[in-house]
This record gives sequence, C-alpha cells and structure tokens, in this order.
Amino acid sequence: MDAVSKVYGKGSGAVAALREVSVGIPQGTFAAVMGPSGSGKSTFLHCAAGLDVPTSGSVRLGGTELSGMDETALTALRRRQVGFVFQSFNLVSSLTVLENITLPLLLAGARVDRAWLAEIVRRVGLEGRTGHRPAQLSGGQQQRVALARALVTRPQVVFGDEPTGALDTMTARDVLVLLREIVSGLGQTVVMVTHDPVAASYADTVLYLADGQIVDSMAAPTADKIAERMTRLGAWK
Ligand SMILES: Nc1ncnc2c1ncn2[C@@H]1O[C@H](COP(=O)(O)OP(=O)(O)OP(=O)(O)O)[C@@H](O)[C@H]1O
Repeated sequence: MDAVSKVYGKGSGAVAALREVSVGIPQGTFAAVMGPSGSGKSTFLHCAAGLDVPTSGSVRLGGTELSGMDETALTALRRRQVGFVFQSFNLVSSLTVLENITLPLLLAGARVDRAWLAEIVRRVGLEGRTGHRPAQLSGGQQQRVALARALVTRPQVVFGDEPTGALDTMTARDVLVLLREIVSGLGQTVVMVTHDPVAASYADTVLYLADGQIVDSMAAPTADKIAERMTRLGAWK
C-alpha cells in the first residue's frame, strides 16, 4: 500500500486511524502486525483486504489496484483473492466441515478443485472430520477449518485478525505452525494482526504500528526480541 490514510468521522471529531502508511509485503511471506490498542491494526488489515476503503492513498492486492473499485467489484475480489481467519472462527454451525470449507467457492461461483481440497484438508489435519459439524470439534480444530476455508480459493493473501486469540497456548501453537507451513510449503502470503509476541515470532517480518503509522519493522523476529521492542515502543496493552 502506498500513502494510505484513513480518517473516521468529520470535523473536530475526526480520527486519523492510518496516516500515510506505505508498505509492501512480498508475496509468499508471513507478516505480523503489532501495535498498541487503537494504533490502527484493524484498520490497516481492513484497508489491505479491501474490506474498507482508505480516505486517500492506494492499495494493491497481488497485481490488482483496489482504489477506484466499487463495492460490487471489491466483494468479487475479496471472494476470490482474499482469505480471512478471525479470532472467533466464524463457521456456519448448520454446515459440515467440508461444506464450511467449500462455502467461499459456492459464493464465488467457482468450481471445486478436488485435488486442492484434499490437499488442504490433509494439511490442516481434518481428514476423517469432514462430515462433522463445527460444534463437534475443539477450538483448535474449528480454527483449522477456518484456515482451510481461507485457503480454498487459492487467495493472493490470507489475513488473520488475532487468529490465535481465543485458543490456549498449545492449540495456538499448532495453528501458528500450520500458518508457517502454508507460507513455507505452499508459498501463501499471510498477514496477521496479533498482540502476542510468541505468535508474531512465527512471521518473517513484524510491522509495528503506533498512532496510525508504521514506526518500526523487524526481520527474523524472536519472541524475546519482539517483547523487548514492544517495551521500548511503550504504551502496550
Ligand atoms: N468505525 C470507526 N469509526 C470511528 N473511529 C474508528 C472506527 N474504527 C476505528 N476507529 C478509531 O481508529 C483508531 C484505530 O482503530 P483500530 O481498530 O484500527 O485499532 P487497533 O490497533 O486495531 O486496536 P485494537 O488493538 O484495540 O483492536 C482508534 O482510535 C479507533 O477508535
């Protein structure tokens, strides 16, 4: 994204959630976005994913320029080019695991690539569970369904908003290992917002947001280095 600003509201009540943010996340890499509460992390993710439209500046997803697209075009683009994983798994409780995973294809009017479907079901370790309903699965398994669902359209980018926030430490680690594998093994680009230095340490790069700007970045992060940097940047929740 290039010089992206996002202002919510007007006049004296206006809040600049992003201020001239320029950053490129190379394809096939894993980026973690960190920052204090209110620093603009969700806004960054939403603008990068075409869920929200910047007030100014331009966003490119893969080779596609999002600026100037209307809502219909953005929706179509999101359905095919973007995968999402949220803190609350957002699965459809009345559908089976397999139906949840293939739902984005149904919405996009795309056909199911059986070989790819089998590959991602295997990668997320859900073979033998595909006929279950979400309520019959553990939290970690549900998040792995969400991850498979995010991958099914072979998107340009998978975006995660605190994807391990609702999981216990061990289960979170499994999901993070899996995210790492889809980047290293499948060449998938992943961008994840997190508060957790351990989660961020699975990324290739950590971007630090403060007050709507990227104030720092770290390559080859470790949890200790991240925690130390967070302390230095101050005011973390
Ligand atoms: N829809 C909105 N209307 C008005 N202000 C908003 C809106 N969304 C976000 N903001 C403001 O923009 C700023 C950045 O918010 P954002 O949610 O992006 O931060 P964040 O870093 O994701 O925070 P958190 O870690 O608490 O989720 C905050 O000051 C917030 O109050």
